[in-house]
Amino acid sequence: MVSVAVLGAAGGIGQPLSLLLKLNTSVTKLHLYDIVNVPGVAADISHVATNSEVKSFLGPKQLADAVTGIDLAVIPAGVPRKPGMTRDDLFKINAGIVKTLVEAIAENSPRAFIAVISNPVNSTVPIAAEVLKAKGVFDPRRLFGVTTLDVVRASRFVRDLRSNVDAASLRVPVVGGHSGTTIVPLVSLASSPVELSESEIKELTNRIQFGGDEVVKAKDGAGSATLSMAYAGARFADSLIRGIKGESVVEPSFIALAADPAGAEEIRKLGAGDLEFFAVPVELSDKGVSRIVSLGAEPSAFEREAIAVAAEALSANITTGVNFAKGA
Ligand SMILES: NC(=O)C1=CN([C@@H]2O[C@H](COP(=O)(O)OP(=O)(O)OC[C@H]3O[C@@H](n4cnc5c(N)ncnc54)[C@H](O)[C@@H]3O)[C@@H](O)[C@H]2O)C=CC1
Ligand SMILES: O=C([O-])CC(=O)C(=O)O
Repeated sequence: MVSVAVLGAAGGIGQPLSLLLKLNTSVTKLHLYDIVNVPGVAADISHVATNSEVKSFLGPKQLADAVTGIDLAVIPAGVPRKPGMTRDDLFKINAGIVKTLVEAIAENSPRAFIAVISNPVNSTVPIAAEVLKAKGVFDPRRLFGVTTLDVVRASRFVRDLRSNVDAASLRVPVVGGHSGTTIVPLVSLASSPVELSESEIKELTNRIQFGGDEVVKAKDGAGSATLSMAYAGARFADSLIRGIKGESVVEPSFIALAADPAGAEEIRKLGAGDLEFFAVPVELSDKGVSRIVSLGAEPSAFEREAIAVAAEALSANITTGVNFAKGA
C-alpha cells in the first residue's frame, strides 16, 4: 500500500512519469496534481489496467487534498529551460512553486518522502528543507533532490564509448549537485571497471555534466529532457518505494548531509567541506536515507579536483535557496 502524489503531473515530465508510476504495481494510490489540464491526464492514465486508483486534483484549492495521506510526493512542477538559459535562470519562477508545494506537504503529510525534480535542484532542495524546518517537520532522511538522470546518462554515455558495456547494469556514482560542473561522475568508481583514456574521461565527464544542454538544444525552444527524466524519476521513485517496503536499495541523491553525519565525513574530506547538501550514494529504507554509502575507494585526482570545483558553485546555489526560503 503505497500512495504517491505527482505535483506538476500534466507537464512534459509529469505525464510520462505518472504513466510509469501507474505501471508500478507497488503503487496503490496515484494522486495527480497540476494547475492545468490534469483532469484529462488522470482520466487517460486511469484506464491503464493496473490495480492502483488514480485521482485528479486541479489548482491550489485542491492542493491540500492532493497531498493528504501520501507516502511520497514527486515534484516535477515548474518551468523548464530554453536554449541560452542556465538552470539557475529558472529559480525566479520555480523557487516559489516548490515552496508552496512543500508547505502543503508539510501541513498535510509531514512524514511523506519528498523527491524534488524541479530545477535548479541545487537550490530548490534547500528551499524545501527550510520550509520543512519552519513547519517543525524536517527530517533530513526524507528529502531528496532527484539526480538520477545524471546517473542514467553516465551509464548510457559510457556505453556510447564502449559497446561491450551493459548500460542497464553499469552504475557510475555521481556526486555533487545537478547543474554543469556541480555534477561529478566518479567513473573510476563504477560498478565494474571502465577502461578509458585520460582524454576520454575528460570528454565523458563534460558530456555528463552538460547532458541536459544536449536535449535543450535539440528541442530548440520546446523544453528540456522529459522522457529520459520520467524514466529516471520513475526509477528513483521505485527505489524509494522499495525502501518503504523494507528492501535495501542504493541510489545517489542530492540530500542534506545531516541525514547521516558520520557517513558524510568521507565526502566532506574529499571536498564537500561544510556544505549542508551534496549528492551522494545513499542506502534507502522505510526511514528514507538509512545511511550514506562509502565510495569504497579514493576517487582519481581528476575527480577530486572536480569535487572541489563543484563544492564552490554549490555553496552559492544552496545559499540562494536558503535565503529565498527565509525571505532574506
Ligand atoms: N532533476 C532533473 O534531473 C531534471 C529536472 N527538470 C526540471 O523539471 C521541471 C519540469 O520540467 P517539464 O516537465 O519539462 O516542464 P513543463 O512545463 O512541461 O511541465 C511543468 C508542469 O508544472 C506545472 N506547474 C506550474 N506551476 C505549478 C504549480 N504551482 N503547481 C503545480 N504544477 C505547476 C505546469 O502546469 C506544467 O504542467 C523543470 O523545472 C525542469 O528544469 C527537467 C529535467 C531533468
Ligand atoms: O537541462 C535541463 O534544464 C533539465 C535537466 O535538469 C537535465 O536534463 O538534466
